[in-house]
Amino acid sequence: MKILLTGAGGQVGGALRRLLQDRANIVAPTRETFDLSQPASLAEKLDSIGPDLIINPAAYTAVDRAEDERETAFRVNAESPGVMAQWAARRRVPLVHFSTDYVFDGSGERPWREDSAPRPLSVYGESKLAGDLAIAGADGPHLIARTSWVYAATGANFLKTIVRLAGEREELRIVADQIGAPTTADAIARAMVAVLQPADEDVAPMFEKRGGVVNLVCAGETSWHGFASAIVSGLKARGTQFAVKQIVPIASSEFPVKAKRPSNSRLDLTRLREQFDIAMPTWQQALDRELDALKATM
Ligand SMILES: NC(=O)C1=CN([C@@H]2O[C@H](COP(=O)(O)OP(=O)(O)OC[C@H]3O[C@@H](n4cnc5c(N)ncnc54)[C@H](OP(=O)(O)O)[C@@H]3O)[C@@H](O)[C@H]2O)C=CC1
Ligand SMILES: Cc1cn([C@H]2C[C@H](O)[C@@H](COP(=O)(O)OP(=O)(O)O[C@H]3O[C@@H](C)C(=O)[C@@H](O)[C@H]3O)O2)c(=O)[nH]c1=O
Ligand SMILES: [Mg+2]
Repeated sequence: MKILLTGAGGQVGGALRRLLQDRANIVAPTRETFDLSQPASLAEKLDSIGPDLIINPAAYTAVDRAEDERETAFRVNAESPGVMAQWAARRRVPLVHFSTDYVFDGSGERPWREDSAPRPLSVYGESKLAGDLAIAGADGPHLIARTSWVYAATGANFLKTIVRLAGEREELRIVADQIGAPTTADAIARAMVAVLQPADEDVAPMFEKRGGVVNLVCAGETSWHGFASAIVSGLKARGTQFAVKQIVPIASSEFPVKAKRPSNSRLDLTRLREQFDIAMPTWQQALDRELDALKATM
């Protein structure tokens, strides 16, 4: 089976590549040879690669920058996934894609379900929602894993930012009024492999039967403040020395940024459990594993 894996230099793509490389023929082009900011170039490239399965974790993920780069964000996150989905649907090639909690407005406190009404607050969220809709509209066999707050021991992410800041500053000020589930790229990749495994060659019929959107996040919930606190205490327990003395919980209004983030990013895991029989680790369990991996590189 030949799998086209985009974004293999990113967090989720990298984790998927590590888990899949011994089980399948993985074609993992860089953005130089498969550029999602050039949607018109992709169909021809797909013809020459000829994948049996497409996994597309590549995305424009710079949330604040997207406010100023709307066109690029939409080309990468919406138009190109649409082109890939059209190509795939015509050939009944299954497509795996990734969505985000940022498609929601964050109102209320109930976890969002797959069929909850989206209302993005940011350009990034709008562009990701447009991608989800373009893929659904192509009507081929597809699965869109909706995740949140993704991080890994390598890559650009909140974990790495906090480790750097905690080394430099005595006080961190972190928003405590946005609630969600920090999720490791590794936990996402493991769950996705488990989704794909039982069907093996028969992914298309499986996605036709139970595809669409599925929430895929670590279990439990916390705030960014809770996550930052757990990162610092987890590394201290592993012997890391930091400059930081205080981690102060603040309101989002005290941390001005370009893009508005949702207050309620909780995603309901019922469908993943009931239809795919997958139990996710808690965010604390996943963080422990990731801190062990990070510590090994420090
Ligand atoms: N990060 C997060 O917190 C969350 C992410 N998601 C979604 O999960 C998926 C995976 O995210 P994650 O792994 O964190 O993303 P990363 O930002 O870690 O990686 C994104 C990847 O996309 C590639 N890419 C970006 N632009 C282009 C382009 N124009 N052409 C080709 N490739 C490109 C990057 O290439 P290069 O290596 O060259 O930069 C990189 O490999 C995405 O769909 C994202 O929207 C959902 C919720 C949370
Ligand atoms: C660095 C820092 C951040 N923050 C806040 C800002 C923001 O509300 C929150 C997280 O900051 P970040 O910029 O890392 O997070 P952000 O880039 O918004 O993360 C999002 O990325 C996209 C791709 C997604 O799809 C989302 O699920 C989510 O993971 O923490 C502080 O309060 N204090 C700080 O010192
Ligand atoms: Mg970010």
